[in-house]
Amino acid sequence: MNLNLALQKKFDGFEFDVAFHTDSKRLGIFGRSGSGKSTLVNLLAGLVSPDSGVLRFAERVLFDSVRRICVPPQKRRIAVVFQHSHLFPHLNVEGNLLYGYRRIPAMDRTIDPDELCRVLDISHLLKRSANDLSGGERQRVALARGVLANPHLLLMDEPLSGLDEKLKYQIIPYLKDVLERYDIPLVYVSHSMNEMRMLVDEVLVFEKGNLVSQTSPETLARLRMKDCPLGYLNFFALQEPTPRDHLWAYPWGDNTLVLTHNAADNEALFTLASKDIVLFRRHPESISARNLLQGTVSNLFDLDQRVGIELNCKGQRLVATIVQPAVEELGIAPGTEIFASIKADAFRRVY
Ligand SMILES: Nc1ncnc2c1ncn2[C@@H]1O[C@H](COP(=O)(O)OP(=O)(O)OP(=O)(O)O)[C@@H](O)[C@H]1O
Repeated sequence: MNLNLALQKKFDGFEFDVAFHTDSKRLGIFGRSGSGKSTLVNLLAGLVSPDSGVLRFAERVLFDSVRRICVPPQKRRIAVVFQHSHLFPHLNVEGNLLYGYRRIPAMDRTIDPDELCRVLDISHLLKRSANDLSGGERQRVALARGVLANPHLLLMDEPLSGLDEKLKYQIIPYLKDVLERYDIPLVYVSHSMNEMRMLVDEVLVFEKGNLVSQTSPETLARLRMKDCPLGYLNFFALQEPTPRDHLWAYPWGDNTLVLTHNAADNEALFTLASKDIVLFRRHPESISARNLLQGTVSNLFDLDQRVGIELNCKGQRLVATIVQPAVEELGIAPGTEIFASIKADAFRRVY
């Protein structure tokens, strides 16, 4: 997205001082409460004025304290979707969508509202009052409203955190479709590691108003495995299952995974906790688990009392966690051939 930022802003008791450059199409902002994530969003959107610094997006200077440049929010072509989207309560969904759309210059109205509504699956809601929407529908309408303005950048500040798990993950595929179809770069603020891994290709980690790390979501997930009781979550995007002994077999690269879930409709995303994988040094004779994958250990990483074991299963990556004594007993080291057993019901469908 070619974003260059070096900005300072002081509030009473809080100092924001951040500098970075990114070319990522989808950038995540991660950090504890009060670390400055929303401040960054507000500075990017022009809703808060920096005390000093420079902000350049796609070669365009949006702010430069020395040159006294400060492009107002409405001229930045940056859309924001917040956690609590304020739709106009007196208008129906269509009225909400078209309110902003009609106010942008005709030459910028390049996104077809009907097509967008189909992508976001809100066409059937157009005549519905904005007050009669579920949380997930409301956020999809808010997203559509932002996208209809044909923004050069979409900012999303905790857009899913008010929703229950099911709704939350229902929205993610829609969001991904929209970003890809209309080629819109994204800055995405969230506390959720899973959302980061599903949505962004680079993450900035904030602490007390400062940038402390600029890394990939995968690296961040590994660093934070220690704090997570489930360990690391393996993600599997699977489709086209075939029935097998009352279960469902999915291709996973050159491997096959057998699951209890039938996701015949579309590509589905499943997670598997690293602690739910059992490792064997030799081929076990008979086991109840429906999956036995053969792999080679590519990496080991320390997690206090546990060890993360990264396996290469015919080109696919799988991370298991076991305790240190098991590593020694099994003689696990990089290059060790290993068998990983997984129960068919250990996979959880995300969407
Ligand atoms: N307009 C403001 N006036 C005074 N202080 C502010 C203002 N905006 C933010 N702050 C302070 O700046 C700090 C960072 O706030 P910010 O909202 O950016 O954090 P955050 O990382 O988004 O937190 P959360 O995850 O809880 O939303 C907080 O201490 C907040 O109280």
